[in-house]
Amino acid sequence: MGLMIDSLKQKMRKKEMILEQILSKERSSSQIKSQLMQNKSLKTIELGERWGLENRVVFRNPSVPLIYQMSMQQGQECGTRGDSINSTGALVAYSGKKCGRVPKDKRIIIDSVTEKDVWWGDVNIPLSKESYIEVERIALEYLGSQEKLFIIDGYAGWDIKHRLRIRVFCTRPYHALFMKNMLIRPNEEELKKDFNGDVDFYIFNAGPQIIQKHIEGVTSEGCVAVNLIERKMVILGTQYAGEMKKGVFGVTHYLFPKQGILTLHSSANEGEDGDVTLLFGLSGTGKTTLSADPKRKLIGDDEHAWSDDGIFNIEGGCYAKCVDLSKEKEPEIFNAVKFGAVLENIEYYSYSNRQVDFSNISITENTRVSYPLEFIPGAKFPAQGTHPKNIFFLTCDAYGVLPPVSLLTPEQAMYHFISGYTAKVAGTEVGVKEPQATFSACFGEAFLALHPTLYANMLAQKIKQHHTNVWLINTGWTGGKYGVGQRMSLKYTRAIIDLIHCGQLKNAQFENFPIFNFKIPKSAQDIPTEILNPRNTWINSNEFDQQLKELALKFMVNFKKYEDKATIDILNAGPKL
Ligand SMILES: Nc1ncnc2c1ncn2[C@@H]1O[C@H](COP(=O)(O)OP(=O)(O)O)[C@@H](O)[C@H]1O
Ligand SMILES: C=C(OP(=O)(O)O)C(=O)O
Repeated sequence: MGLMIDSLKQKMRKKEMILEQILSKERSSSQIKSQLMQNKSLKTIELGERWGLENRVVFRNPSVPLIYQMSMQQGQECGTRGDSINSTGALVAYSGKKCGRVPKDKRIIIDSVTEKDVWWGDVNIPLSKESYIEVERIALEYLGSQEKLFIIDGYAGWDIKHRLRIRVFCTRPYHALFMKNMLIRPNEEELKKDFNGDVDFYIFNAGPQIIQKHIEGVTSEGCVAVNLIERKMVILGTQYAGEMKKGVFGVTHYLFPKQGILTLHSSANEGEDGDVTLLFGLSGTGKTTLSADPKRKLIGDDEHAWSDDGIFNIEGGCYAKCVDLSKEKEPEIFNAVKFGAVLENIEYYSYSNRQVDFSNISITENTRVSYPLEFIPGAKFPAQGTHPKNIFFLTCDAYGVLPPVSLLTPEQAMYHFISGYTAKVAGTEVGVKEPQATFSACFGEAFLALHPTLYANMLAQKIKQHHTNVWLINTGWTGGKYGVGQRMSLKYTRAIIDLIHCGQLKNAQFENFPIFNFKIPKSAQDIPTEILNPRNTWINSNEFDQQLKELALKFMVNFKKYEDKATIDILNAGPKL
């Protein structure tokens, strides 16, 4: 034992000497130098070596300025443009060829346990253990071959009873800052207590490395392989940072329901009276935008869990879409673009004054900013809340026929949760260039590990127990389908949400919206009455009726695959032609 410690100490000293050399070459301030030395510990070396990683320089939980410094030094590596700092102090980085998730490259390791419980199919494509070993080997070899290695430790889950300890290994500084933002940052004491040895889940992000050989079950140069039983995840061939946060989400979708905790692809906020709202929605449907509400405390923008004690955020930060971001329309998010935030795949108006152009989508429609929760004024800490009073299903209807707001019965809520009708907006997934109507079970099918009806049954039970109201909100098109009509006004969507929060809409006079049999308000303060029934917003009512019927038919066809698992009441809650 003593010999082992001596040899580790010797290695540590050797690395410290190399680090000294690097630092003295670089004109680094003494402050940064001392931060670096503090970060170096015997443990740091062990952490990498546990996985055969013997990099010359290891940064464990580096400070934000240090990440910036390393980012600036990185230059144009990894086939992407070099990182830079924008006029408001955010770190600007590029993910290269892939600017969105690649669901077709996601693999789940099949073993004797997962074989029986994972929801196998297009969402969860199996990969053998042998192939996983090869994929992991390539990733570790890449990570170990780079001069600098970053290690980020953080929790997933604000509820200390249920949180998971996550450790990320990566070589791009921007990935390190991204995960520092997105995980819950442990304090010194927690770091010592919870992150001294093995953790609950490891991410090996070797995104810059592509796969150049045949591996059974791998069908492209990229692979995002999740090993649920050994609690590890490997990323190869994509540098889009969103893969990491959604990877963690996928793992919670497997582990949490086994403890009776429901995982939710939703944002959440809290009113002055402590009332909690959940906003479910697929990417780009408004979870982040609508949850950042100055009248309410933000709990989180994307990934939550619902236990017997209430809801908690899984993340420590937000990852907002930036397309057309403006101070006028979304001031909270706009102001979060500052020192410590990461801007991904964004263009400048002018490279010399470093002002970013949020309207420029020449790199991708999926431009993003990641920032810690505390960048949103009045965010709630700890990011937890009581059982929700209201739930919004945000649907981005590309056909422009669903009402801006409908009150659902509990059975309709289940039917629409399982259906998850919405649109994939451009960019978040590679290959999606314009809004594409889709049915995404639980409004987040891509992240489900188990069968959708399992999550739906848990939601049904919780809604019933806590008397939660469920509303369907169309944040998509009105006045015609995509290309003809226009996107629902953000101002009106916000006004509708305000009316629900103050209790006014629940007491409005309702009328029946045909075929879908939704309750829609006849009038609502501050909202033009004609928009409440979308039929009024179409120039040609016959075309509207036809489109509505076609959509109903799509619902019916889609629901066929759930028929054997749904109750009669839920089946009856669907649209009727
Ligand atoms: N009526 C609307 N409701 C919500 N978002 C809207 C609306 N109209 C346009 N948007 C835009 O749609 C995008 C929603 O993105 P975001 O809130 O980040 O989605 P998510 O968090 O669900 O991925 C933002 O760019 C927002 O400005
Ligand atoms: C980051 C993603 O999702 P969201 O837009 O919901 O944050 C994603 O799907 O890659």
